[in-house]
Amino acid sequence: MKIAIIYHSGFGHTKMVAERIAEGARKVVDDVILLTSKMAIQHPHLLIESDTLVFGSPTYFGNVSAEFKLFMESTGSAWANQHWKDKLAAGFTNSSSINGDKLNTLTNLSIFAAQHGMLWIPLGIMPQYDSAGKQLSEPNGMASYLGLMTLSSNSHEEFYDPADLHTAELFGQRIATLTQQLKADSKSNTENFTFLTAKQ
Ligand SMILES: Cc1cc2nc3c(=O)[nH]c(=O)nc-3n(C[C@H](O)[C@H](O)[C@H](O)COP(=O)(O)O)c2cc1C
Repeated sequence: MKIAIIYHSGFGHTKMVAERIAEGARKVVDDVILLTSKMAIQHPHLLIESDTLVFGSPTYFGNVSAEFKLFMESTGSAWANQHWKDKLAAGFTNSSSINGDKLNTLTNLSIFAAQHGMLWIPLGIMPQYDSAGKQLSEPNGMASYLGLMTLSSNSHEEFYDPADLHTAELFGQRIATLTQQLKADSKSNTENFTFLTAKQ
């Protein structure tokens, strides 16, 4: 079972998020690899070998960064051959404005996964509220649903709310748990099919 996290990070923040997602995923699955988008272009077989691909880009001008887009557009052959079909996919983005049009980046990542025939894992972590109805900062303080959003400083290597990194870890754990479940289900489906065909 293998999970690949592919990211670009101009100033290091998205990389920190990628590392925390990996930390969470490794609680469930041993083989979790981190690849910059440049490395992913150079080693496409690592993506074909993986069961789950997690895509991460900073939000630059309301979209994925140019460097991440370069990776996306390098995957024409994987798309034409449907190499990633029915793999699991998930996405995350970091930026320095509370909103900053992060949703558009996640939307683009999910469309990218859909064009590859992949199955998209949404964040799946409910935002929490205190007894007065005020939203708490953890988990999912950004109240995102399609994927993980984090909020970092623009210039310093820090997050306005370090709890975002805990949410990243939870997301990694969820992605790995679902990867494990899907693999177990496909194994038992294959076994059932073999049993049925053997009986005929
Ligand atoms: C070219 C450029 C465009 C940016 N556009 C946005 C934006 O649309 N929304 C936003 O919230 N932040 C924007 N930012 C700020 C970045 O999201 C922020 O610097 C973030 O920390 C980048 O993550 P990274 O350290 O992984 O590169 C932009 C930064 C750059 C360099």
